Amino acid sequence: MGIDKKQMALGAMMYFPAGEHISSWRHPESDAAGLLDFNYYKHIVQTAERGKFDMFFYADELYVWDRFESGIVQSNSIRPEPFTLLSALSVVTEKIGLAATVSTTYNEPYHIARKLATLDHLSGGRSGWNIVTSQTDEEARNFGKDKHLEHKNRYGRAKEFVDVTQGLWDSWEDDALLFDKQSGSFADKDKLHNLNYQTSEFSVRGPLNVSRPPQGYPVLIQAGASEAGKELAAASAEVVFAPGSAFGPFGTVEDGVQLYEDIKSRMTKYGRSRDELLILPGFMPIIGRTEAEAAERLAIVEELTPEKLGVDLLSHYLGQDISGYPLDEPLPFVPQLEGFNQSKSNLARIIQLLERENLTIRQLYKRINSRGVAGTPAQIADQMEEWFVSGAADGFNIMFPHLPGGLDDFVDLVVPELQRRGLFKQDYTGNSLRDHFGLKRPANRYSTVQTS
Ligand SMILES: Cc1cc2nc3c(=O)[nH]c(=O)nc-3n(C[C@H](O)[C@H](O)[C@H](O)COP(=O)(O)O)c2cc1C
Repeated sequence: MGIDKKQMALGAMMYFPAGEHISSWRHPESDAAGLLDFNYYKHIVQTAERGKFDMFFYADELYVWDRFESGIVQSNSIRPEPFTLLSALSVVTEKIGLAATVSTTYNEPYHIARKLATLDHLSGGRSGWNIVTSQTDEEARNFGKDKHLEHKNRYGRAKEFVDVTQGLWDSWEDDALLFDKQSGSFADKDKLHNLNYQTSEFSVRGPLNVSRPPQGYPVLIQAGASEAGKELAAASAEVVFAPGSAFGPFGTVEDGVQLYEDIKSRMTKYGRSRDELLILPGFMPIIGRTEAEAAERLAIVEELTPEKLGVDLLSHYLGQDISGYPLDEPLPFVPQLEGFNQSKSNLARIIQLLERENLTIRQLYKRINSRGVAGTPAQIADQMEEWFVSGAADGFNIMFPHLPGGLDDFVDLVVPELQRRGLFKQDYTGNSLRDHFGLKRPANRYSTVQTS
């Protein structure tokens, strides 16, 4: 059930429940009061399925953003718990993949292996896991720590976390369960395995008390573009959310090709081939039926964020309060990646932007906040096509300036245009998320040993 390589993969992303933009909830068409109403999410995921999206992706963070003092509590302060939400959504959908972010820093592998395996069973093989290491000290303080784990340590833990989880998913060989009422044999004991994982980071005996997920392993996703993040992606991930349009209308195609090649070329040393990993840059289209309407819609989105919040957002990404500096002058310091312990990918993008353009603080926060690409459906499709055929993307993780309307527009206006060009499928051809992405089902490590 391979994907047609001429067709792109598409994920529908919900970073904040109201949309990608920090102020999405203020958009005239957003349903801000719906954020804790199941029907809100049901409408969104069913719309994505109507548009034949391969996957609905729900991001997650483990804190309320209150470090800076704009005094404005944003809608990102409210986010339902991912497993509960995706399990409920699996009941009202049939085909679309259901993926969420789960932190490897503030969880234990046994819990997560079990929850993801359960979601994979309940959804008929449609689950995916965005492996993140989390980003801030605020998160650490919700889990008995004062400071966020050091960058290299959290990626070391992430790698081991994935190894342990995969080991637990292999606990039961695929044909281990017998359900033989006659003989009283529930399972073949020889096909049930303890993991006995023991390092200074984790001590996990196993086996897992959920049988092997229908997909073998849920689809593994990674989104950090730091050096350590790229290594983790090359070693373990099957989908990478590349920070395509983070901080600037989509970056350049050359940036995209460079990152694509960088990540794929690292795979060889882990014994993996390039087609075992899909790279999906983030892309936030702001769609109008005409160019004028698209420009108007972009202006609405740009106006949603008050100045103080915009500056706070920049402080957040820089990891320090810059509210005291004059807005119409450049930053009085050069941000440094060395020793920075939040998201290195985000900071690297800011540094790159400042090297290319001499932006004032005001211009910089506006650029960070307004990363949508405005256009007609044909113009949006043109950009996606260019990235896709240039080798910068295997597809896209589509972000929406506001929900649910931004998704409705994409499904009604852009999807038909992509289909007309033969760039996107007319319908699902398989049932699991692996089928949709053309990814192989991994063999169970124990079965492989026995059959080889
Ligand atoms: C499309 C996309 C989605 C992301 N989703 C999340 C998320 O849900 N939760 C999170 O903590 N970080 C998320 N991130 C951030 C990264 O996964 C990563 O944790 C962060 O960039 C820090 O890692 P780094 O220092 O390796 O860049 C996302 C990044 C991208 C580009």
